[in-house]
Amino acid sequence: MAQPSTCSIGVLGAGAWGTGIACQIAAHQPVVLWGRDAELMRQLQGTRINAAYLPEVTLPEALSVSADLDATLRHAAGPQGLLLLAVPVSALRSTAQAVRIFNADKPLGARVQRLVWLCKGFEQGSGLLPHAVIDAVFAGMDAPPATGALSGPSFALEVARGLPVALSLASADAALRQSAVAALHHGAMRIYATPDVIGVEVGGAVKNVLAIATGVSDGMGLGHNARAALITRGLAEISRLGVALGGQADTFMGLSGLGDLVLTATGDLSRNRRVGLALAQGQKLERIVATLGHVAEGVHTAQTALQLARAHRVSMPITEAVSRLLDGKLSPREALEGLLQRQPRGE
Ligand SMILES: NC(=O)C1=CN([C@@H]2O[C@H](COP(=O)(O)OP(=O)(O)OC[C@H]3O[C@@H](n4cnc5c(N)ncnc54)[C@H](O)[C@@H]3O)[C@@H](O)[C@H]2O)C=CC1
Ligand SMILES: O=C(CO)COP(=O)(O)O
Repeated sequence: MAQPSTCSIGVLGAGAWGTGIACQIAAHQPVVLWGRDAELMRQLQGTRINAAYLPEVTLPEALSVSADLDATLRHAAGPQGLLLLAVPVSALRSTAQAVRIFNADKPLGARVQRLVWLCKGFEQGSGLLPHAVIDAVFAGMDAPPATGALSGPSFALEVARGLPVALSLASADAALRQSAVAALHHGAMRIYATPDVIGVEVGGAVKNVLAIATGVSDGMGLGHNARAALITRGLAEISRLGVALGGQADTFMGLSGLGDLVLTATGDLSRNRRVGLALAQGQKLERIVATLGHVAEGVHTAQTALQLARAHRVSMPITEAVSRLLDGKLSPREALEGLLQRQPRGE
């Protein structure tokens, strides 16, 4: 059982998720939320409301906000520090590089020593999972930070409001698992640890693609049966790809797999699900993405997941249908017909 411990936490990325989790953590740990937009952070400091990304919530008094990256990294540095990267996958590499630069000229005790990312997806272009991006950034550095991924079913708004949530903290490093859980597990936020980083990351990445699929299905009025079928067969796709990439089969039945898939595929707070709902109404993807105001990682993940599936000879028909729909090669109806016309097979 993890013991509560005081930890100086920095959160990089003041979007919905960075803001939401920082609100929750502020109830028990000193936390600084950093955002790159100085004007937005000034407004946030004044109004205590993140109007652009989480307007429903008033920030707790205890939460500090900052546009000063160096000061935030100093807050999260040292043996009692923990840095959370709450930026989208597309910004993970550059954000981690900033941490590497910060660490480079410092004695060990003044460096960021523990780093955990919250993003879900594959890096576009390289196709890398987040842990591999982080490994690449810190490659060749003496004493790189201990690292891990935090994932699981967690809509930012509910977490910000202090509602119950359970998450997976994945790290190959047992000490990081123990200390990060001790720092974050508190009140209504339960953190479960696992060494299976790949499994946790693949579950978090691919469930977004399947949330788009269920959004399309529900938007077309196909019913609860269709949604249950997509979730169940989608979980089979996640598991097949995840195992092929080195994840453990059990992980996909846990919080970061089944848990996050069910949440995102059924909950209307999901941006990915909302993309699917809008596609079913015939809206154009560019317009949907432009008006969403937030990242919907599944839009970027579908094609990479499909490429990886092909490279590993893994069957992912739902992911393929979503990818072709997003590419404009299929209409929602054609995507559905393609899935329904598949030959019968063993479950
Ligand atoms: N919103 C949610 O409920 C949850 C989101 N996530 C994941 O967390 C990640 C972030 O999601 P959200 O915060 O919801 O996205 P968002 O779209 O609400 O906010 C993204 C934030 O990242 C910042 N950002 C973008 N590029 C940046 C860069 N190069 N440097 C610094 N900051 C940059 C933006 O300014 C913005 O503040 C995504 O991978 C998402 O899948 C995970 C769990 C829950
Ligand atoms: O990952 C999430 C919940 O766990 C958030 O999902 P969306 O990005 O679809 O909103």
